[in-house]
Amino acid sequence: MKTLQDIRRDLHRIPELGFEEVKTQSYLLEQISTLPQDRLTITTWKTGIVVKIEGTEPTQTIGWRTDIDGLPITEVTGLSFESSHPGKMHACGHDVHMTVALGLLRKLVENPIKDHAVILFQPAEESPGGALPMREWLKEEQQALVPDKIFAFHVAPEFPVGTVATRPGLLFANTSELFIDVIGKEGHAAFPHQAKDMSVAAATLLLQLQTIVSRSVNPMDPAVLTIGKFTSGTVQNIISGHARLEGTIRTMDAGTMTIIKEKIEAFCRAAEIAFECSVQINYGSSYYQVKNDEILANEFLAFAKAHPATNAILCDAAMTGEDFGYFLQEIPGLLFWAGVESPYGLHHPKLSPDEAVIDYLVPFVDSYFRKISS
Ligand SMILES: CC(=O)N[C@@H](CCC[C@H](N)C(=O)O)C(=O)O
Repeated sequence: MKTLQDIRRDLHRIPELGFEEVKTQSYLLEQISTLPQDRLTITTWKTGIVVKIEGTEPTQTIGWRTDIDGLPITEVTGLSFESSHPGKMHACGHDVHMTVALGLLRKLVENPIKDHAVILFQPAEESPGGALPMREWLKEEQQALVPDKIFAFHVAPEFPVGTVATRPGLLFANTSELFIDVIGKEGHAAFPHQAKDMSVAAATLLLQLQTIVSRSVNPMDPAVLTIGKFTSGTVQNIISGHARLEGTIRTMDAGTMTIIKEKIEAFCRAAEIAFECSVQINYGSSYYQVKNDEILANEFLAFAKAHPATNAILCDAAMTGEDFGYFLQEIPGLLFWAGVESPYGLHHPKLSPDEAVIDYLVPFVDSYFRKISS
């Protein structure tokens, strides 16, 4: 049987984007097949997997969810096991998340708990979002696999291994992707009056969008609008006829998302008039906020405080998004951060989580499952 470190490294080599996790799914299935199968039910959904471990005296089903997708980032860690998929990287720690889930599965198979457990290997957390359709599929077609409580963690580069952090209630923001195409008229660089320059239109629009949070949102209400990508034109001496802005909107209050979208639309209509162009907005996918169950989160923090070699922190909410929020919308549970100390943050091409988190977290989660299993 492979070590968990080897598994993490194998998974790190094969990052795949949302709903394309074909190699990842077959690697996970292979690992799951090496375990004794008598208590297991294995079900696949798209590129995801759900494994049920039958409990010894069940009164409920306890769920653990891991995401399985990577990001469209070129890795520059220089690690011996770096990504073998050009332009793709596990830069959000999902390779570590999957390995901890497999480690927990091994523990639950070796020594079953009283309750049933389900481990959800969920595709497409980064985009376009696998949690909502997976939740709906479970409800409609796999009632026996729907957990009564559900838990997940996310790697946290800012904390050392042994730190776990969470909070009761709101933990992560509501999100919406944002894609804006600005379409004008290409032309010769020397004749700007005959063209409709979309570099200038989109640059102006980008700066105007950056006034929305500061001027239209209550300063006591956290919100973020980030444009992460700006593309325009074809070559240095041709006026660009097409520019594209790609970004994301984050709000703690769902109503604030509506205010921001209305202002985006107003600025886009204004750009159409001022720059004589057409502006098309596409909001891509949106995620529901991550709201932890108050009682479970307090109990979890008390459990963590008493756990050996653990620094339990009551942390602040963050403007991160996580489609795990869709599970928590209907099932009580929580998400927590687990330290993986790295000088580089999430989504950075040099992110290299400390693998020691795996050997720390697997027994930690296993003993938490035993504690909450009736
Ligand atoms: C934990 C984390 O980093 N999650 C992502 C989720 C992205 C959601 C969506 N693609 C968006 O960009 O709005 C994050 O960026 O927070």
